[in-house]
Amino acid sequence: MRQVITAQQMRDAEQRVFDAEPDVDLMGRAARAVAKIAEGVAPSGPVLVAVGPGNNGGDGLFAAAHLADHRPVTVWLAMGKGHEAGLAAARAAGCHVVDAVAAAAALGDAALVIDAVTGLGSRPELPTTTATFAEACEASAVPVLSVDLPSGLDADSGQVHDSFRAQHTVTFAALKACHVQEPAASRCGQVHVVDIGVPVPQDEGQAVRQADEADVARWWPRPDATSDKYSRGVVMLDTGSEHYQGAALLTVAGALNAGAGMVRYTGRVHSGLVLSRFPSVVVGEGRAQAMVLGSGWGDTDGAEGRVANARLHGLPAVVDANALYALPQGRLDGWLLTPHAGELSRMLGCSRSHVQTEPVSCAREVARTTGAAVLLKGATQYVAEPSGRVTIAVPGPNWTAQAGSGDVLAGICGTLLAAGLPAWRAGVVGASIQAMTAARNPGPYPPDALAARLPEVIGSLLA
Ligand SMILES: NC(=O)C1=CN([C@@H]2O[C@H](COP(=O)(O)OP(=O)(O)OC[C@H]3O[C@@H](n4cnc5c(N)ncnc54)[C@H](OP(=O)(O)O)[C@@H]3O)[C@@H](O)[C@H]2O)[C@@H](O)CC1
Ligand SMILES: Nc1ncnc2c1ncn2[C@@H]1O[C@H](COP(=O)(O)OP(=O)(O)O)[C@@H](O)[C@H]1O
Ligand SMILES: [K+]
Repeated sequence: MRQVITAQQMRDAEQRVFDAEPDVDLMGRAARAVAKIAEGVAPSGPVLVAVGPGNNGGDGLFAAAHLADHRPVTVWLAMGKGHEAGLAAARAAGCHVVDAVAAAAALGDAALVIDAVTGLGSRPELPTTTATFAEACEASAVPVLSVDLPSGLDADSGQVHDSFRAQHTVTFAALKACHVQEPAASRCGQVHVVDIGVPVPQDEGQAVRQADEADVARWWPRPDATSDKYSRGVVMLDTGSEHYQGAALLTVAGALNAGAGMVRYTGRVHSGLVLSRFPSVVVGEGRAQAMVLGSGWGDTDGAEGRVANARLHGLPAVVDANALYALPQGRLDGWLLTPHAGELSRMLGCSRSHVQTEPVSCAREVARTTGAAVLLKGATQYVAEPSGRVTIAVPGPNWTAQAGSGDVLAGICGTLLAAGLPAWRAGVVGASIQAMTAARNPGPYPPDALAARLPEVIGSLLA
């Protein structure tokens, strides 16, 4: 699990270090890390460093000084000025300081661009010369290494503005939102988090973290010698409708391929259809540990009653699609809601674009008011708990953006709930395993084909 902190948390943490040790050279440590990673990305050839007026530029200038020790380094002061001591060090080391026209020309020969224009202090709308240079870098084949974040992005947001597109980003102490939240995350390339001796703040209640594959392996429920089909977890699916029969099959595919002890089907799709594809399914209600509701219901009647029925069973439920609009009164402790941005915006009565701009606070709001965990689906998948803690799932390729992926995911999460995982963890692990399966099977696999690949991915993960 990796912590995601805000620019303000980083500045506060840095201040605490300075308070305790006024002479500490954090910029020196940051610059050495940048230079080291630059050597790894492009071991030889000229380096072009675009430098801004603040401390991000300072990191870039001291890194330039290190690199100029043994290779040609050109420095462009993108906003006409740069960190004083850093600029002196760069000049003393032999860096060639140039204007915008010469910088654009130097791009043609560069083995690497270091983007040190803006970092934590970055605000949207780069000056035109810098935006034009960033575009030229993107159009060229020259790799870009961004210091802290691709200049032009906002550290605390996943939104994209005019900015550099990096192949590598070096950041300090901990990840920031722009490194993990799409669409900004895609502009960061590979993110290297470097320890520069600034302890990361631990803010458990309101923390944002990102899960990794090791977390998924640790949390995945494994059967043992004492297991039977009931103890592994029975999941009851009320999914699909006459209009959306496939949703029944897709939720069953997700649940079975994630390793349910038993899948019961209680939805309105003809049982013969389900059994012809999945003969191990048991039709009708019975003993179960979790339910899945809503996938493929469409706007069929009786949604409130069907969700209330789950409440009567006293079972935790995965609530998807139209069932999200039929939630019963009262706290839904132990339940997992799985909206995409459009569904979450309808639940909140706000616009979809608001959810896309503020995904973390929107997911938190619904978790707080319902008592359920909320898995907000999309290119980045957020799981918010009623406490305010948010965990981002392991990311995957965008091929899973297709009809039916959400149905498979609801089934996977149902199996995990039935196996006894707390709702938030079922959401994180379910979303992560689907992304990991897509990553290990690149290409446009339809959701049922990807669901069929879950067992081999789970098997290799736990081997
Ligand atoms: N804090 C730490 O722990 C550590 C921090 N370190 C480093 O310091 C960096 C933060 O430095 P920072 O605070 O000086 O801000 P920085 O990102 O250089 O930008 C500020 C300048 O850019 C300007 N500017 C911004 N956007 C603009 C735009 N769109 N268009 C035009 N101008 C724009 C802005 O102008 P203003 O908004 O004031 O008008 C201001 O002049 C951090 O990312 C890391 O690299 C490490 O050395 C060690 C540990
Ligand atoms: N840009 C994206 N990249 C990767 N996966 C995505 C992206 N957008 C959506 N998804 C995935 O697609 C699914 C969307 O769910 P949903 O819209 O409910 O689908 P459906 O209802 O058709 O099954 C989720 O599983 C989510 O993980
Ligand atoms: K930068």
